[in-house]
Amino acid sequence: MTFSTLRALHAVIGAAIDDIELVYRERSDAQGSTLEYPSLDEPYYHHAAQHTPEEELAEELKADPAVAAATKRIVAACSQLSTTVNKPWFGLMEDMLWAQFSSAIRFLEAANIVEILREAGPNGLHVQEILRLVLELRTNSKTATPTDTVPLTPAHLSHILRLLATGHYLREVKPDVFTNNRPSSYIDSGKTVSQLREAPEKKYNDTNGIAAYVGVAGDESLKFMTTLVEWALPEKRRGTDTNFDYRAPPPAGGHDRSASTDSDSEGAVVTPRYVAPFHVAFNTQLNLFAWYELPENEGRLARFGHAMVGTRQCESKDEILRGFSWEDLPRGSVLVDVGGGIGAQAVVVANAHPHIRVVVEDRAQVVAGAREAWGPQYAHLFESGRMSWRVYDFFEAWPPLLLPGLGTVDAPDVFLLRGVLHDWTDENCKRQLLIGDMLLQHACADAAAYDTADGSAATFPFVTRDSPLLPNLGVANILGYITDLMMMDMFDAKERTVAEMTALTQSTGWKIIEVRRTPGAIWGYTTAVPV
Ligand SMILES: C[S@@+](CC[C@H](N)C(=O)[O-])C[C@H]1O[C@@H](n2cnc3c(N)ncnc32)[C@H](O)[C@@H]1O
Repeated sequence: MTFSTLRALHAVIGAAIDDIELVYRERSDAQGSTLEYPSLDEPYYHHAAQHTPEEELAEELKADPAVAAATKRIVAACSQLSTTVNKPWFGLMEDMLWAQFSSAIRFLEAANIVEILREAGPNGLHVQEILRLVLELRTNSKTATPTDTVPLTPAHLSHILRLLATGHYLREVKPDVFTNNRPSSYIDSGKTVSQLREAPEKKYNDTNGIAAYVGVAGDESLKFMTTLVEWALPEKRRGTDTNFDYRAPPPAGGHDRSASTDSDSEGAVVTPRYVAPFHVAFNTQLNLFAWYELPENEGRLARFGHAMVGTRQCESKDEILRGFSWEDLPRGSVLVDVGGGIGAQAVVVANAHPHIRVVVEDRAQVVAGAREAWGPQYAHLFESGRMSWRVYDFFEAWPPLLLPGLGTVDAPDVFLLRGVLHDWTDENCKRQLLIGDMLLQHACADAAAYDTADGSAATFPFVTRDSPLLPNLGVANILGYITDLMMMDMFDAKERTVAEMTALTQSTGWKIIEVRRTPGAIWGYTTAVPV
C-alpha cells in the first residue's frame, strides 16, 4: 500500500512536469525560440526592465492555467512524499523551528540585502562588504541605532545568509560570498541602494508590496503567531498581571471586546482574557487597526498598507478583473471598496474600467496617507476623480456619497469587501454586506463528491478519486489555512469554509449567486445579492 502510494505520488510529479513542459514546448514552437522553465539560480527582478522577451514569456507562462494547476500538484505531492519518508524528528523539528527561517527572511528584507546584491551583480558580494553596505544604508533611518552599537558582525551575517542559501533563498557562490537567486529576487523592492539611503521610509512606495508583506509577516505576525496557546488555554496567574496594560482604553465604538479578568473565590487569582493572540503578544486592548495608529507604529501602519498590494499575489494576475463582470456595469456605476486601505485592489479596477467611479473607504489615518502611498503611475485616476477616498467607519450606517458629476449616490452598484470579512467574527460581519475572501475547503471529501471530480480542479474535490493527493491539494493550498489561523491570532476571526460563508450570507439577508476562482485555488471572489 505505502509503496504504491509513494509510486503514485512520484507519478503525479512526473505527469505534472510533462504538463508544464508541454505548455512551454508549444509556446516555444509558436515563438520560434526555446523557452526554458525559469531556473532557481537565476534572479528575476520584477521591477527591472532588462529582461529578454523570452525571459518575460517564460515567467509569464508560470501563470498559465495548465502550468499553475500542475505546479499545485507538484507542491502537494512533494510535500506528502517528503512527510511520508522523512525521519520524524527532522520533519517535526524543522516544522517547529521554521520560525527561525522566517526570521532570517525578514532580516534579509529589513537589511535591504536583496537590493544590495542586485546591484553587486551575479558574482555576489563577500559578507564583509555586505555588512558595510547594510550599516551605511541605515544612516538616514529615523529609528536606527548608531552603527557602533549594532551587534551584527560578518560572521553573524554569513551564518544567517547560509541558512537562507540552504533553504534555497540566495546562493553561496563561494565561501562567504552570496548572490541573489530567484526566490530572493522576488523580495526586491526595485529601489536603488542610493534611493534606500536617501529615503528609507519610501522603500515600499510604488512597489508590488511583496517586500512590505515580508516585513509585516516577519515582524508583527511572527510575534503574535507564537502566543496561540497562551491565548487559547490561559494559565491562572497570581496577583496583578504585570504583563497586561489595563490602562489602554478599548477603542471607541466598542468593536473590540476589551480584555477582562476573573478572580477566584479569594479574589487573588487574575486570569486576563485577551481578545486574540495578538493582544497577548503586544500586551494591548486595542484592536490591530487602532494599534497600528499609535505614534510608535507609524512605519508599521504605512508598511501594512503597502503589504495589502502584496496580497494580490494570493490571486492569479489581476484576478479581481475576472472575479466580477465589471464590464456589464453601466457607465457612471459606483464601486465602493469598503475597508479598501490605500486602494490596492480598487486601483486595478479603476485603471481597467474608466466607466466606473471607485471610492475607497477606510479609517481616517489610513485615508490620510493613502494618496501619497502611490507614485505617479496612477495620478491620472486620482486627478480625474475616477478614484477617490473617504473616511468611513464600516460599523456605522452607510452615509450617501456626493460625487462630482454624479451628485448624491444613495447606494453604490457594488460594495467590495476584499480581505475584510476575514478580520471579523460572524457577529461583527452580520452588520454589513460581504463579498470576497479565501473560501476554505475541507481536508477530506465525501466519496460521492468525487463522482463529479474530473481532475480539472474546477469544483471540489480538486483531484480525482484515484489520486493520492488530499482533496484540497494539501500543502499546495496551505497558505490559506495558515492565513485562517492568522485571522484567529489577530482578531479571533477566520477565513471561512464554503459552508460558513453560505450560512453567514444567508443569515444577513444576502444570497451567494456566484463564486469565481482559479481551478484548484482556495482564493475566491464571491458575489452576493440581497435576498
Ligand atoms: C486586511 S485590510 C484589507 C485592505 C483592502 N481591502 C485590500 O484588500 O487591500 C483591512 C482594512 O480594513 C480597514 N478597517 C478596519 N476597521 C475599519 C473600520 N471600522 N472602518 C473602516 N475600515 C476599517 C483597515 O484599516 C484596513 O485597511
